[in-house]
Amino acid sequence: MSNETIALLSARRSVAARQMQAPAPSDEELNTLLTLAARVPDHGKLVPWRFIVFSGEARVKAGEIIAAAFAADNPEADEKRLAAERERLTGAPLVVAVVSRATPHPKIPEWEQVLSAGAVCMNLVVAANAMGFATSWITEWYAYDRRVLEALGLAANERIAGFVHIGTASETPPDRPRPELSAIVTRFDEQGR
Ligand SMILES: Cc1cc2nc3c(=O)[nH]c(=O)nc-3n(C[C@H](O)[C@H](O)[C@H](O)COP(=O)(O)O)c2cc1C
Repeated sequence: MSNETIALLSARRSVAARQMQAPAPSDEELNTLLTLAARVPDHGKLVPWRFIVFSGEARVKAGEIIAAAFAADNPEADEKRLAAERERLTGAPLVVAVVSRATPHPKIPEWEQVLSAGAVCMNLVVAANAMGFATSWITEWYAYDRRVLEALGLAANERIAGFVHIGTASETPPDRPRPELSAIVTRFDEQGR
């Protein structure tokens, strides 16, 4: 691994969508990003994931779908709250939904297919940061709402692995605490313990 890659992985952190602005990746850059994101380990070569790209006014349309589901469940919600729901995908200039389409398979556990979708998300995040963009990998309640998912075009067996928000950082937040290795690492020893 090159020092540049180590430096990128050492410094990368999420930037909230509200801290992003234009420009988004160009169409050509987006093609590169999605090509790289799809370049992940995939047991059985099942390609158990796909992408949905949200840009421009389509982000507004998606926000209307999200707000409609929210309003149906929260009839008391005021206009300010509904506006916040409508703006769910408009903070960043580009949002890529990584859709997991894991299904039961005779040889490949579903768990491994889901993990592969997580790898897609992280590859997308790392590649976008390598291009100089900021990212935020989030889900939020609407990633689990079947009405919203259906309206966004997901089939019944499909789930959101992440909405990856991509843009240019208008501010860079400080890093967050990272786990101490001593809290998460043990060594299996030769006595089998
Ligand atoms: C699958 C997944 C879903 C997430 N969903 C949310 C979310 O809904 N809301 C949120 O505030 N953060 C969510 N996060 C966490 C954000 O990505 C968070 O900003 C991140 O942990 C920051 O770490 P980083 O700086 O290393 O990127 C999610 C993370 C993952 C991996």
